[in-house]
Amino acid sequence: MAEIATEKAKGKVQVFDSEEALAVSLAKYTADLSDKISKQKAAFTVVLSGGSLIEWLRKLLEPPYIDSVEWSKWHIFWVDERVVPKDHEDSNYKLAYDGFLSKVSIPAGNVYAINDALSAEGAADDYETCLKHLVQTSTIHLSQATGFPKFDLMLLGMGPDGHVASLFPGHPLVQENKKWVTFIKDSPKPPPERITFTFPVINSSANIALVVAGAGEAHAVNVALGNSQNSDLLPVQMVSPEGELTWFLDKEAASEL
Ligand SMILES: O=C1O[C@H](COP(=O)(O)O)[C@@H](O)[C@H](O)[C@H]1O
Repeated sequence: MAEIATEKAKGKVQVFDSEEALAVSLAKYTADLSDKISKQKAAFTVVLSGGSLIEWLRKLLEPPYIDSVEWSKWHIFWVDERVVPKDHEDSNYKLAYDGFLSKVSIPAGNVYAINDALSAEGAADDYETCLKHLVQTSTIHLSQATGFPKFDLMLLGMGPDGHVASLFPGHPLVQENKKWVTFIKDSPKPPPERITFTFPVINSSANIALVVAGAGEAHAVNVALGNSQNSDLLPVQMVSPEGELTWFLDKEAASEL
């Protein structure tokens, strides 16, 4: 693993020689954080992405982590979700359930999926209401700096166009600064209807892991971490958490750095 020196705002950047090494390191990072937070608080709040991210969590499903992680403390959220039934192939919930959640002992009541019976707008409002309720019960805490919810860990992927969550380049949603959760009906990546956390929520996180692999992502990685001076920031360049940002890159994604 090579570590690339960057300015502090860009976070800690790690480049792995193999998929195996990246997955092993991500599992250790996540398990260490789970261990630390579980000793301090009743809940470890974890926000998942869809896409390739779930597959990168696979080493958590093996010893020692499958037995040592305090899964009962985990509370699971989605940074974005497609507005489709939960058993639909496009559902980020289904992806996470099939590939991860069904294999660990996180209590079902700690898994906060969207209400798939609602419209995009209704589902976004409903999810924000759910988060506000969890603030009242002290499962989620608010950032003292921003007043937005502060999740312990956000596990983010990135698309080849530099999108994160369902916040796409050039879309007005990237500027949303009041809502916690919003919706999109014209996503350039199918399916078109989705809900998504906004940047103020993403950037109030205590920890963000950005997990990016593949040559198709190399250009956006270079824009984000190289010395480019683009005036229209890609969404990935707007990821700037209150806490720590850690990049997990494979060597193909880092190939233009
Ligand atoms: O549509 C989405 O895409 C991004 C990136 O996915 P990846 O497969 O390129 O890693 C994902 O992070 C997001 O959650 C998802 O809804």
